[in-house]
Amino acid sequence: MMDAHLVAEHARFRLDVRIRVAPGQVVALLGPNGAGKTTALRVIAGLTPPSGGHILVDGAAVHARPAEQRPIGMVFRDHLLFPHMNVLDNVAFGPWCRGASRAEARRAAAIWLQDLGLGEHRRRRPAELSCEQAQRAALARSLAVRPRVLLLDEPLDALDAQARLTMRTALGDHLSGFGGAAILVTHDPLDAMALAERLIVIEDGVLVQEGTPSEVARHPRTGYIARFAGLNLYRGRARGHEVSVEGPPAGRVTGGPLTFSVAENLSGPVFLAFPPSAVALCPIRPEGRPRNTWQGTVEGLERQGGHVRVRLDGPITAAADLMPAAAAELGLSLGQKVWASVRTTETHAYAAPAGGCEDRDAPYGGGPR
Ligand SMILES: Nc1ncnc2c1ncn2[C@@H]1O[C@H](COP(=O)(O)OP(=O)(O)OP(=O)(O)O)[C@@H](O)[C@H]1O
Repeated sequence: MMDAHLVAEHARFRLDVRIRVAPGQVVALLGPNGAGKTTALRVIAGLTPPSGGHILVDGAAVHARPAEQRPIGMVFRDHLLFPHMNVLDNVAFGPWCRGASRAEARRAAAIWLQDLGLGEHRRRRPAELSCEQAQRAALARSLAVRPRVLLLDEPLDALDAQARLTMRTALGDHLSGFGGAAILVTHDPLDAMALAERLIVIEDGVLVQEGTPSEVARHPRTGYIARFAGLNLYRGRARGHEVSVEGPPAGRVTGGPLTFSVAENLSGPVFLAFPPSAVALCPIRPEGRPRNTWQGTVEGLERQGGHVRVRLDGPITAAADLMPAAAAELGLSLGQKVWASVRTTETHAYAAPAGGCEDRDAPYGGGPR
């Protein structure tokens, strides 16, 4: 069990978050660039001095110990293996530093390398490995010290798509057999959803949301989380089955508040979310639909997998996903005006806390980019 209150300061940045991770649990630590994720991991690992708080691992305070005496393993995006040592000695180094004899440390290292499919490569230098093999070796090195907490900072980021897929599976297998607490920093929703049972989201150094991946994806509380979950998200005010959505920040043309019909019966401040696949586009105003309809301007067009992601500006910003044939039929181009609409059954409204994240976020979440 890791129970940490992480407080650290750099120039104008302050991190202040509580993180608890149960033994055997994998938590994904998410947040936009500069949110403080790496700083949080570095404080836990003992690489950045905290300015307060505590770190308890299985009930023992470890925050005053130097990095090498903490029961913590780390895997970084760039594996950081010792270039002058072969792979076996890289992995044996940790156990040896912690008191094992050289022979014992090498025996343990050989078992970890075998386990991670690197048995045949143990005499190679890191420079002779592929990126994926190097990352496997880094994972073996961090597991070889039998840590109680494993920190993974974007471990799949340096890999190409195929290597990422196989490494994600290997990582999943090892994490499910790892009895300690694991924290994974990632910018990839797929990695987070595939590997973590719980998500912790930080923005500007503070925790903004935590929960299971499905809870967080269903009820995102900030624009960043909505984009991460692939949703359009807005703040609004509900009266029964109607939500009036606030426009974008002042200084831009709005055209008045938009009203959406929703299935839920709510009152007061709410979030309204819908996926880009639920947004239909049309060159003329759809008839008989006074609600859930608005006119926007195409400000981005991008092929994503099997669909075209259209970014719309207007009274609200939104993303729409169209099949390529539908996009071609509309003859979409940048700057073009189109009508957008969403079916009531595809919207999802839920209560928003007053204050809190609201002040931290733009007046609206906006659509996925
Ligand atoms: N050594 C440092 N000295 C001064 N400022 C720092 C230092 N390290 C990080 N920062 C600042 O602290 C803030 C948090 O940085 P951090 O790297 O922890 O964010 P992050 O969430 O990991 O971002 P990313 O996703 O881009 O890696 C940023 O504003 C960053 O510029």
